[in-house]
Amino acid sequence: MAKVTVIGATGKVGQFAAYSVSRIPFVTNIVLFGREGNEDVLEGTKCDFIDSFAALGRNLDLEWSINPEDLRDSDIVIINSGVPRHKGQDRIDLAKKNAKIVANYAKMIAAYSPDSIILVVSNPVDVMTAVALKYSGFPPNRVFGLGTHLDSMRLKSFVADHFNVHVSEVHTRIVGEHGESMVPLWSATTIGGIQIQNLPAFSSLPKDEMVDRVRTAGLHIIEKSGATIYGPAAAISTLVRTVLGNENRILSVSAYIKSEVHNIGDVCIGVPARLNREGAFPVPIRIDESEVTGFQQSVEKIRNVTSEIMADLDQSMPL
Ligand SMILES: NC(=O)c1ccc[n+]([C@@H]2O[C@H](COP(=O)([O-])OP(=O)(O)OC[C@H]3O[C@@H](n4cnc5c(N)ncnc54)[C@H](O)[C@@H]3O)[C@@H](O)[C@H]2O)c1
Ligand SMILES: O=C(O)C[C@H](O)C(=O)O
Repeated sequence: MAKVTVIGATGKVGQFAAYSVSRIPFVTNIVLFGREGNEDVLEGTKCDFIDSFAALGRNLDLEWSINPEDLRDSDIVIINSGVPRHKGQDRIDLAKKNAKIVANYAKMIAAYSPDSIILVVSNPVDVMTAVALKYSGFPPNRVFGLGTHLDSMRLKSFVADHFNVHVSEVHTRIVGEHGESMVPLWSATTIGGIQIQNLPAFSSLPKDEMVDRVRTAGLHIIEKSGATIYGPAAAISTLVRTVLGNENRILSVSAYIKSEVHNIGDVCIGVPARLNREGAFPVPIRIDESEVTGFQQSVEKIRNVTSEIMADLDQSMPL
């Protein structure tokens, strides 16, 4: 039995994320949450989902709402609300506007569903995770963001394709910002259980090109089809399943770190974390020297943007 509330369920990502989550067998309640004015879209989405449940033989308690009371007793609340970027924009360009939206929802979640876990999707997700953490007042394990999980999946797929192996044979990880300064961890990449650096083909791997494809993947999709939808939604439902299933899988999410990566901390950023019913727990790691340098730079960037945004929020939305 588990209840998931999807805030921003009228958006492209929110809608398909809600649908993907509805396929998780032990999710028994879903609330499609939206803002006033969007009632018709929420009602239409609900009816469409119900048709699909009938076709699939799925039994689920599905509601839509614009009333914060309906958040109560959620196990997970997913925040998908906020403006997406368009051609020529960086995710960071969305920070100021989306921070207010995320801060408001974080306060609402704390007031109406104080024991839930918050999963942040809105971009720039590392900064928005810090905003949700502060404005919910929840402990750090109960607030995390989609982070570099999607980037890691993108890299996994490119590496599998290059080596012509099944995607499940590749384990890899990207840490740092879900954005320009992301850092691939080749030191933590294996193919068929073998360290990628120990494979002769590693020396001729077009690493920079591959990482560049990951870095630009979101914008490439946005330029071609308008929005990234299916990749994020599948990544979101993996995180939800991992948490609700108490699976203790280690996935790369945006989480608050104290000192887990080479004593670098006090920031929300993409790191490997163990996910279970209690939330996300960053795993202490040691990585290669060049990776530490990249991670440190990514942390500095996110730390600076986060403090600028917090200062702005302090003026407009004091706690
Ligand atoms: N972290 C990731 O990997 C990832 C992946 C995809 C999208 N995103 C982000 O998710 C967000 C949503 O993307 P989308 O493509 O679904 O966008 P969309 O425009 O389709 O949907 C936006 C949603 O936010 C809501 N919203 C907009 N302004 C609002 C406001 N002022 N107050 C309350 N709600 C508001 C809308 O009602 C809608 O539900 C964006 O910030 C996008 O960048 C993040
Ligand atoms: O690229 C974007 O703006 C959307 C999202 O962060 C993604 O990586 O798909």
